[in-house]
Amino acid sequence: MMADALKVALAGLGTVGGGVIRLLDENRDLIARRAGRPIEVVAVSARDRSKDRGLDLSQLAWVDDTTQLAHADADVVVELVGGADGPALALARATLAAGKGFVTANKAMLAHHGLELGAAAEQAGVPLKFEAAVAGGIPVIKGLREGAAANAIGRVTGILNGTCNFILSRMEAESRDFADVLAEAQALGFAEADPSFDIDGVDAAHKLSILASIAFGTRPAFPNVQVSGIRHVLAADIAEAAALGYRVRLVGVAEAGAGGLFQRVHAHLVPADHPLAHVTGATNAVVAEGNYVGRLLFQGAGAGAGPTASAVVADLIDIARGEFGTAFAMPVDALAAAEPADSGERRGRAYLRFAVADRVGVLAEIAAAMRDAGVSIESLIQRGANPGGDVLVAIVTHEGPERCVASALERLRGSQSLTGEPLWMHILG
Ligand SMILES: NC(=O)c1ccc[n+]([C@@H]2O[C@H](COP(=O)([O-])OP(=O)(O)OC[C@H]3O[C@@H](n4cnc5c(N)ncnc54)[C@H](O)[C@@H]3O)[C@@H](O)[C@H]2O)c1
Ligand SMILES: N[C@@H](CCO)C(=O)O
Ligand code: NA
Repeated sequence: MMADALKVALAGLGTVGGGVIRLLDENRDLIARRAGRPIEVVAVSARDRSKDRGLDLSQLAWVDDTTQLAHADADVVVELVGGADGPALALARATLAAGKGFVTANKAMLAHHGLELGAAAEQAGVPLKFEAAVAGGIPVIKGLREGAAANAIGRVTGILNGTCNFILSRMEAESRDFADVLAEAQALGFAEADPSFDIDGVDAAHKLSILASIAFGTRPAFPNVQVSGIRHVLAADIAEAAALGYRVRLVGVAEAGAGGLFQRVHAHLVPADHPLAHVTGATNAVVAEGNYVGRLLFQGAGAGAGPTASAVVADLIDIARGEFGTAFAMPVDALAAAEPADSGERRGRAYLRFAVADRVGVLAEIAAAMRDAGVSIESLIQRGANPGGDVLVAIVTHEGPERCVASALERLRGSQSLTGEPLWMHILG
């Protein structure tokens, strides 16, 4: 005879919440067999009760005050509302305090409050699970936390934001500029409630800080992630990168070293033969380098109703089976406090793009700034006047310390020759 159902209270009935209800309904029998017992949503909460979502909620208890879901007659609460604080955090705290398990896709909340919530879950002896929060449907938390648990991880790199990757791929395929493609990406339901979180790299940084904690056994340290996004990438940059044998991708990099933990989200030039170069559309991918397993590549849908629901329900199945451990792959007390590594001493190659006035001496001025800062130029391309009347100069540097590139850009700050902010993209090594 099958055991009693795992009873679930669900907050948020948007893209992901609706997907969870549909998945649990469609795959009900298979899930019950795999989990050893049925998984049933018994209560829900969202902002607007009367909204038609195409879901049959008639058998479910409706709770107006989302925080009160913590006290519904359920074993586990699933939070799919979003937001680092507000009702999501209040619900997380109330649920764990009530001694119930908590499943969430909310990377913003975990990046800011994951340690507190992890400690609360441990104290209560209940699960806190968040596979959907990082790289959507890809089982990368499970992969690193369980499959790669024996390894010291040296570096994790990943495409962690579907919206940005969709935009960059479209810009690449259709030679369109950023602003043209943005609205299309937003219409697909991947974008965060505040889309600047996607475009400016914040969402990817939330995810990277969670991933780094799992990979390196360190406390999540979102404030230590260096973050920039894709707002200033032009179709022309993508074309120059392609001519040089690279694709432009928003990449998160976390690396453990003697100087501490380095974490960055930044638009990178990725060599065309690197696995991340082949990731297009809203797909995500993570490359992790373990000292025994070698290079692991996780790839799949990083966003969207179906894939994200798949990850949420996988967490519920683990809970139904009684298979759950600590939230961050080790007890919160065992997580180390990683100092942020100084990026100035990191060595690498850079792509620098300048919009300049079309007049005598401009190239010499840029070259002099590079020379004086100790930056060695590998190649330089100048393209004729664009429709705005200025000229684009793209430079690829030889490998060198990042502080030299920063110093070169500082020397050019305020120059009358530049008609816009320079763009600096790192070249993934
Ligand atoms: N959409 C994706 O592809 C995706 C992928 C991974 C993770 N996530 C995360 O999943 C969560 C939900 O995302 P989504 O895309 O489904 O969002 P959504 O905007 O489609 O849905 C949010 C739901 O929460 C409800 N809600 C909003 N504010 C509320 C409040 N103050 N009180 C009660 N209910 C409230 C809304 O009514 C809605 O039902 C977010 O944390 C998001 O970052 C989304
Ligand atoms: N806004 C996120 C959703 C998935 O976390 C993205 O575009 O990747
Ligand atoms: Na995932």
